[in-house]
Amino acid sequence: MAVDLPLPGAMESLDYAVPERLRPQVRLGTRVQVPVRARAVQGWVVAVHQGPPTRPLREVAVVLDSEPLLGPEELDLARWVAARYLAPLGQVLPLFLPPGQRPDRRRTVRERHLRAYRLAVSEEAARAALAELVRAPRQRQALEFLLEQESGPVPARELAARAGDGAARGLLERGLVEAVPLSLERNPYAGWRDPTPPPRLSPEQAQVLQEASRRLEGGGTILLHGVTGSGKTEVYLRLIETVLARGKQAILLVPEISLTPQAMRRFQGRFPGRVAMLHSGMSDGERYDQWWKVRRGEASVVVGARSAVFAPVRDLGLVVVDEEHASSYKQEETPRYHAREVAVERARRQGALCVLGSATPSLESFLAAEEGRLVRLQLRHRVDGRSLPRVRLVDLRQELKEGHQGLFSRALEQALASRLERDEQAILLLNRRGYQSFLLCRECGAVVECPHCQVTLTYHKVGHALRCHYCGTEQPVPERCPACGTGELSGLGLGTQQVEEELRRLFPAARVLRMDADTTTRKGAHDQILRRFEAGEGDVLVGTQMVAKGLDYPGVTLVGVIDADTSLRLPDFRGAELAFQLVTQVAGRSGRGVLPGEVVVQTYLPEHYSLQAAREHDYPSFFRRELVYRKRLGYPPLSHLLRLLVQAPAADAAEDEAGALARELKERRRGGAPYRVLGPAPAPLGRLKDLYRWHVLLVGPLEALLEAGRAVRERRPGRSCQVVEDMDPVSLL
Ligand SMILES: Nc1ncnc2c1ncn2[C@@H]1O[C@H](COP(=O)(O)OP(=O)(O)OP(=O)(O)O)[C@@H](O)[C@H]1O
Ligand SMILES: [Zn+2]
Ligand SMILES: [Zn+2]
Repeated sequence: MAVDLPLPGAMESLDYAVPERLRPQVRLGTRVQVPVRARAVQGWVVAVHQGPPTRPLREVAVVLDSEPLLGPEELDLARWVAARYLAPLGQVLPLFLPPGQRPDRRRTVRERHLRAYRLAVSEEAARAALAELVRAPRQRQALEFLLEQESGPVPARELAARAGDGAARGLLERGLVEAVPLSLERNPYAGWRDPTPPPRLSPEQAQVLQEASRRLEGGGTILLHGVTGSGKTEVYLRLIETVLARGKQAILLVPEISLTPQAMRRFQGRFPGRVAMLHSGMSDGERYDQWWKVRRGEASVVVGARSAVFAPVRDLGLVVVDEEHASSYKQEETPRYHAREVAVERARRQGALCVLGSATPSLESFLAAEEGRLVRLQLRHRVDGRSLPRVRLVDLRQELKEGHQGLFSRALEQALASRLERDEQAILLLNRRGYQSFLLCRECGAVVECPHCQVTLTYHKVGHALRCHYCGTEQPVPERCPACGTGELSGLGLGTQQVEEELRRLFPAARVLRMDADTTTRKGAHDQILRRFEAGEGDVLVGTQMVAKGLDYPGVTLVGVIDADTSLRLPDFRGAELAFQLVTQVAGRSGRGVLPGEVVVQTYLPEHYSLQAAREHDYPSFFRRELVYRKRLGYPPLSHLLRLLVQAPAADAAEDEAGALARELKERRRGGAPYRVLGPAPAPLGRLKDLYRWHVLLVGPLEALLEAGRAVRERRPGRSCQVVEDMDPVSLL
């Protein structure tokens, strides 16, 4: 039995005896209440053994479900997730349940029901009965109305409004109608349709579709590598159609931020009434209704963010992971699963096809394709013969040298001016990750790096020092840039607000829309800004990473990247990958209509291979360069990485604990375990929510890391310390 409480020793399942009277009700997947020490706790039945217990056991107190919500397949996948991500099973199981049913809470969400009536007899019998109702005109009226409603039950309220309160009761007594509960679906997108008919496939799309369809029977994994605007989504939609035609169901995962109103209209329009949506922008009640719609088999397509990979689909034929490289597929709290990996595993177990789609595949997926572990299909061209936008890298060092210190380079300013003149739209992206935490040479653009880890050193105001957040190396801030020997080092930091102000100063007539964490706090604000932009109510959209993905606005002919190198300076070995993805994806928003697009990328590092490759739209060359670097340091995707994050309310407690942990792990390594230990080091976010954070990183093969992780779990951490295990983290902050 799995119990969802972080009790020491309760990480795995606990055993209980089943009293005689509960025996028929205790089944796999039902929830029960059991005593744990002095408390009553909820848990799931994950295994049932026959025969008398071999040792004295406490008894199950109450069985909470009449029907198990989890089947054996779900339990098996949950076990896999728990093992792969070092999470307690009790915290994995809730992922498979509708929201509001977490075991530690009472059922907080309920289905909403209306009382409703429908015919209890055949249509013919009902018509015949009409004749008998001459003396009961109200009842006759009500019955006629019900006969008109071929689609089913009518809410009692509506019937009463038409035929008076007593009519339904009369019909009920005659046995002509029956009362049914009508579940009210809370679906915020119910009325949304995109009426545009499906386009004719391009020859490339048709070929990819054919290849993929052929694999629907046998299952397996496909990487669909298609440039931006190549019509990947259309391929997914056609594949889903095929799956539905065969009586099976499909799941389509999209990153949270690309669940735009535009995308949702497109899906609802293609499969009217058959789509269930699941994402975090919906209320618990809305998600609850959508979950049950899937579970009852009323929806055969699930579109959702990360957690939709666990949707209660019975006969899975296809799982699509769109923008499979997106880091939002990784959950950043326990259980720290990666939805792309779960999708591949779930499809494998259910014999379904899994399609991973992206213009900028993760190194993990691309390597798997290179090694033949999955099938790669390609879309090399944009639809309708449109060309990829021309990308220009503007060297900000040169701009500075020539006396231009503004936010916008001359090239960007001119490009903006010409768009405004021609009434075309522009998007400006400001990447704020890693904001102001590094020091940059204003002359050569270099950033100070750790000599051991090849990651950017982070600047700490306190102590005016530079620190490596992987290995812990610390050094004073140099007087001059160590790379060129002359440049001054300074922190660089900007906000979207400043970009907006600068735009207004340079182009007072321009209509500017801004989208960032500040302007999108209200529910629906994100959609609203995009809709206004789509409707042409803005000339320039200024935003953070939020504007980089998935948007499809034909009016946009210019994309400007204010600071392409922010990711390159992150204290993260994935920095170059992030920079390549960001520039390629945001560039992909330009020139999607009939007018050709242009992209201006401002950078201090124009010679960096990730930016060079993005300019040439050349993923393979980026991949080859990046892999060499990953190989040299043994980083993923060539190995795995386990992060052990130690948190404690006192700084020295966290540091000491991380030290002890690293020592033990190094000791194990001497005993033959094949991994490297990096650290201990303070985490880049050294203090969060009043907790001090240190981490130790292990790099090596998956099995060895899992074994080390399990050993860490057995270990009793120091007083008031907590150790969080994160397998293959996407962020090391
Ligand atoms: N065969 C086609 N003929 C004409 N238009 C098409 C065709 N297929 C797709 N489109 C349209 O082209 C646009 C881009 O398609 P889509 O959004 O599927 O591209 P994508 O590959 O997912 O792009 P991205 O990776 O940039 O999000 C959409 O507006 C879509 O409706
Ligand atoms: Zn320099
Ligand atoms: Zn280091």
